[in-house]
Amino acid sequence: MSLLAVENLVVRHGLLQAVRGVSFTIERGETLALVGANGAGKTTLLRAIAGAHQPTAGLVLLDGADITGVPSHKRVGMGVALVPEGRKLFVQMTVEENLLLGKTAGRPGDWSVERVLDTFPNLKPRRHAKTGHLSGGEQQATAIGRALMSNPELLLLDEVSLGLSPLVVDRVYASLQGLISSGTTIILVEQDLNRALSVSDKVICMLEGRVALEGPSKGMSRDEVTKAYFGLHRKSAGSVPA
Ligand SMILES: Nc1ncnc2c1ncn2[C@@H]1O[C@H](COP(=O)(O)OP(=O)(O)OP(=O)(O)O)[C@@H](O)[C@H]1O
Repeated sequence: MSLLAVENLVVRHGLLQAVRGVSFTIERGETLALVGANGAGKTTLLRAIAGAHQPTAGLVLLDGADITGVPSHKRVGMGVALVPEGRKLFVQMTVEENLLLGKTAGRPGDWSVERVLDTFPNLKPRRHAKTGHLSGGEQQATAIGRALMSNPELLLLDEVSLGLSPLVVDRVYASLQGLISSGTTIILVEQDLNRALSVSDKVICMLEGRVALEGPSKGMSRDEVTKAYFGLHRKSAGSVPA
């Protein structure tokens, strides 16, 4: 059985349908990359899976159980953790305090402050620093670490590289690679197509709230995804601009 199944999900912001009948599944241990232009609905979809935004129609199934109406804090306890866009840390609290907060609603498991610091060694000397004083990369590591402290089965990462230098992004992804190898199931929103394709098993390209392209990342060409990104994949090859 799939760890997560999303069926015909519709999510609105008022009158605007940001997610328009999206369906997909993800198996245990898989990494799924969600790509698409600004406003395609990636963040809204991720938030609906995390329970932070209630869909107007459709289903979210975790391990076969319908969790569509379950509030976000209860989903954390069921193993679904979101690292939101913009990190949303408590800036007056230290790295350690932010990490410990991640434990409060989570599941019992192996993640501890020490293990997070081992996973993100750049945080070690910053353990007692207020997160408001950290660099972007250290803040991102703290945000991911806080989600890991809930011992998630499914980790949802929204644009973890946003605002970070290429070098720091490499570092964050090197740490994520460890999580991926250890079998954590991950859905990540990533703007960098090359990175999205190289880190994931499966890729979904969204366009105006719908799935424009879905398939295994291996063998998927950057060109194919780029066309879906701009809505050119359904047109003839002759209509694609150079
Ligand atoms: N809080 C909100 N209120 C009203 N409309 C919103 C809100 N958040 C997002 N939207 C709209 O919903 C649509 C989908 O936005 P969403 O943020 O999910 O897209 P995205 O693919 O994640 O884009 P980005 O890469 O810019 O974050 C957009 O048209 C956006 O303007």
